[in-house]
Amino acid sequence: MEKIKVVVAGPRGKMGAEALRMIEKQEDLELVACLDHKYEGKKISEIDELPAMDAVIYTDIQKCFDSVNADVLVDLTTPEFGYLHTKTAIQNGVRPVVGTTGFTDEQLEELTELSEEKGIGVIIAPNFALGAVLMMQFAKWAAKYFPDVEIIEKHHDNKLDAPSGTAVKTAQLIKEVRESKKQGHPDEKETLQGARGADMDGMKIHSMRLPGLVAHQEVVFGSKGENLTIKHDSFHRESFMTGVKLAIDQVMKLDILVYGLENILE
Ligand SMILES: NC(=O)C1=CN([C@@H]2O[C@H](COP(=O)(O)OP(=O)(O)OC[C@H]3O[C@@H](n4cnc5c(N)ncnc54)[C@H](OP(=O)(O)O)[C@@H]3O)[C@@H](O)[C@H]2O)C=CC1
Ligand SMILES: O=C(O)C1=N[C@H](C(=O)O)C[C@H](O)C1
Repeated sequence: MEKIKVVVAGPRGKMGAEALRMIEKQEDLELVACLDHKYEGKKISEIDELPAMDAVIYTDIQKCFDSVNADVLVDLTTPEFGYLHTKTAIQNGVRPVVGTTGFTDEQLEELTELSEEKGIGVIIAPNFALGAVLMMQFAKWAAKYFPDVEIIEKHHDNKLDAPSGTAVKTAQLIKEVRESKKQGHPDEKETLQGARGADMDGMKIHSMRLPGLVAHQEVVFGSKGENLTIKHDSFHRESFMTGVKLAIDQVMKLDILVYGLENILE
């Protein structure tokens, strides 16, 4: 069996380390290298608390792709480096599977065009948890009937981007079916800046950051005399790994950029 050769960017991170543990268990995946901004030349097995894997760490992405034969780059880093890694991977004919959130619309557009120009498959998924993907789809469905909606996302306090990629994607999906609408009282005024949250097309997004949280979201719909709440919780980062594996398999069959795991679920 030909194994899919994978590079993981961000191997010491919470998600990167979980991805290594997932890859270690798969017979059809091979970790061929990792990308980090430290520990050049060290093996993954030499880093505390990482699995006993022989893959070598590179700090220069071009050197990495020149040195190893890679099929897929799994990026789980930061918005700034995730974007640069994705772009460089496409230019080198390596298919990116990107979990990193916080890309701008312009960056997504540029990567979409580059992927099309080079004919290289890319999957960017703001959330790899299957339950979260369903939560977003259910929210899109509900928004057809309940146009008044607010999104509350709750994450651990080491998160760099706000709102979360999942909250943005949820609002984008709702926007596809809901007419633009300003919510709340037409004359409402914030006496403390930010009290009503971020605004996307009239929808409000509230971001909570607290120790102890992992990744949680509630989409709350309001109508006359009733509320509907659609809620998802990731209590452990293992929740994202079914989606990461699925994306690695599917990206091998793509020649365009796909944004959102719902587009590759059967
Ligand atoms: N799509 C999904 O389902 C999910 C997406 N995410 C997203 O994944 C990303 C990572 O999350 P998480 O693991 O929690 O974050 P962490 O901060 O735990 O991990 C990020 C890792 O990237 C490393 N890093 C920073 N710069 C570079 C670089 N230039 N090259 C390589 N590695 C680098 C960091 O190193 P150091 O600490 O030394 O700076 C750190 O080890 C975030 O954008 C998050 O939003 C998270 C969960 C699920
Ligand atoms: O940073 C995180 O932890 C997560 N990030 C993603 C996001 O921004 O939506 C996915 C998940 O919510 C966990």
